Amino acid sequence: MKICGLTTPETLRAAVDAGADFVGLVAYPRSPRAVSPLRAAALLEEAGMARERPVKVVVVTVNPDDALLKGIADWIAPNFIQLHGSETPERAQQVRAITGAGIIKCIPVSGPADLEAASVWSEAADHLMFDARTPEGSSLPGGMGLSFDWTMLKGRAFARPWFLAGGLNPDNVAQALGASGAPMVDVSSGVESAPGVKEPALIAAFVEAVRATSPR
Ligand SMILES: O=C(O)c1ccccc1N[C@@H]1O[C@H](COP(=O)(O)O)[C@@H](O)[C@H]1O
Repeated sequence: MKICGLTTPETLRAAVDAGADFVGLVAYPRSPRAVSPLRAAALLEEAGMARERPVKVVVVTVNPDDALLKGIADWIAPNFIQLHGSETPERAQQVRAITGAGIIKCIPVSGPADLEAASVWSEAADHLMFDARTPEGSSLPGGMGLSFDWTMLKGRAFARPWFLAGGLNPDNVAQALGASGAPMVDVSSGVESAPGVKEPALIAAFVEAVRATSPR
């Protein structure tokens, strides 16, 4: 599971200690969870993760330019770049070459037809993420606590391992896992007390709820 949008060393550590597999840092200036590459590097250091990383570090971007990607590579050296904009597979290959990181590609979903977009990503992405499409004109393409009909994913096969995202929280993640058959889940606003303010107790409750649902 992935806990996304961490902005303090305490909550980064809380995610690791709870047993998250991936932690996400948001490099999108319009987000209330945004951290610069320099701040992200300091966060990892403050959380004792500068050298040894017990989890995979993901940097969330939205149509990133080359300068931002170089900053991310130099300062953070993440395991994955999450592409949460309108990037093409060709651009994703460039992102991989510039950063040396793996690629998580987000597919925005409002109906079953949106799932077809996954088919072009079998080469360029390592993982897919299905997140609720945010309304036209929204300030953010993700991180808004919006969900979609999870049942449309049930029984579907995709060329890459995938995350379910969008509106998940400790109270609904068990139902979401059952309804979608998701192999991995991602959460941001569902473990916050206010936009950008993560709560260690909610992070722990989310991880526990996933663990209690998943086969060991
Ligand atoms: O979290 C953000 O601020 C964000 C900004 C820009 C692109 C993506 C963002 N978040 C991603 O969206 C998912 C779902 O969020 P939520 O759980 O519905 O709040 C989140 O996990 C991030 O991967």
